[in-house]
Amino acid sequence: MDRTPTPLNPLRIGTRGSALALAQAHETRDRLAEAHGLPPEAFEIVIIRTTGDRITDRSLRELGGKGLFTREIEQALSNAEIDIAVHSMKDMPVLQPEDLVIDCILPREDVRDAFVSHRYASLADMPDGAVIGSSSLRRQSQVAHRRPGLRLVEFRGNVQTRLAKLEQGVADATFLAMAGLARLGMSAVATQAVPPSEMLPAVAQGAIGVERRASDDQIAALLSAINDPASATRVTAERAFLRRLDGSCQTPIAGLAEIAADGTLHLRGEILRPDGSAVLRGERRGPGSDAARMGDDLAAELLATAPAGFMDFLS
Ligand SMILES: NCc1[nH]cc(CCC(=O)O)c1CC(=O)O
Repeated sequence: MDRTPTPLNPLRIGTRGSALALAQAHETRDRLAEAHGLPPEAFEIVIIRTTGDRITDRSLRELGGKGLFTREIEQALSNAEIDIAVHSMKDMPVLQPEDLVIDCILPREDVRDAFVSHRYASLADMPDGAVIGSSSLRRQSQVAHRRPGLRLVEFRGNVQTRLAKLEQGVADATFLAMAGLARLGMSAVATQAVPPSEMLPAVAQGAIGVERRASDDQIAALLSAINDPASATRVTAERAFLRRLDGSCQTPIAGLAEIAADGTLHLRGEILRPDGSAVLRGERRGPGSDAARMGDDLAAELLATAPAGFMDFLS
């Protein structure tokens, strides 16, 4: 069966319904339309509500389990209710259903975290006792490590909700991904783009992945036209690091791979104690073809040097 998308037989793109998720789905659609000379009507955006979207009154940690924002979308993909699914790779569990693959990564956005505050210019500028709002265990641990005197409060919700809480004075500052702000046309909201040397981003932050059924060769061919190999290599190294640590986007783990001018892949990784009392850091350099092994090796090295009990938060 020919699966060239047409207005009468559109390619169904599954996504969450948040403004950011929709922006990512639209970007994917526009890149596919451009790459294959198709009209936008040859694509249909299908919004899928996930457990994480439904339950907003409890912290993500409390809800537990991985894939809170992806499970229902992957089920729809497995059941052929949609043809592809668009995800923030940061939110993707490291283990995937066997019948699905992600072998299409779009050109990566800004990987940095944004410091957002109406009162202070940066984390360093905040006086002891000031309040940071964040629901990310990674950001909480990194803040506690750098600035043990600050207070931390839970801050869940999408970008708009979190900015509203900041307006209401629930906290003096918060962190958001620069990538999310950029995709919403809201980069100006960032008070400071924090250099990765000060706050190493989450694994795969700023990367969009497009998932498909493993058996779907025609869709694989369509997607290969919009895959960005450099971004894919970087995400491969970072996710291999996370996979060996059995981490998720709700663990105090950070990782960033970059490609130097000479083509060398440079991977940095970091594991924190959830209370910020200690941090393990390491790095690896090598050819992009070794991306997965580099991530795995770096994780193994950090695990081997971790003091007894350091990784207890994983169990
Ligand atoms: N965990 C939620 C989430 N997943 C992806 C992004 C932003 C976009 C990205 O990092 O690709 C965000 C929001 C945030 O961290 O501020």
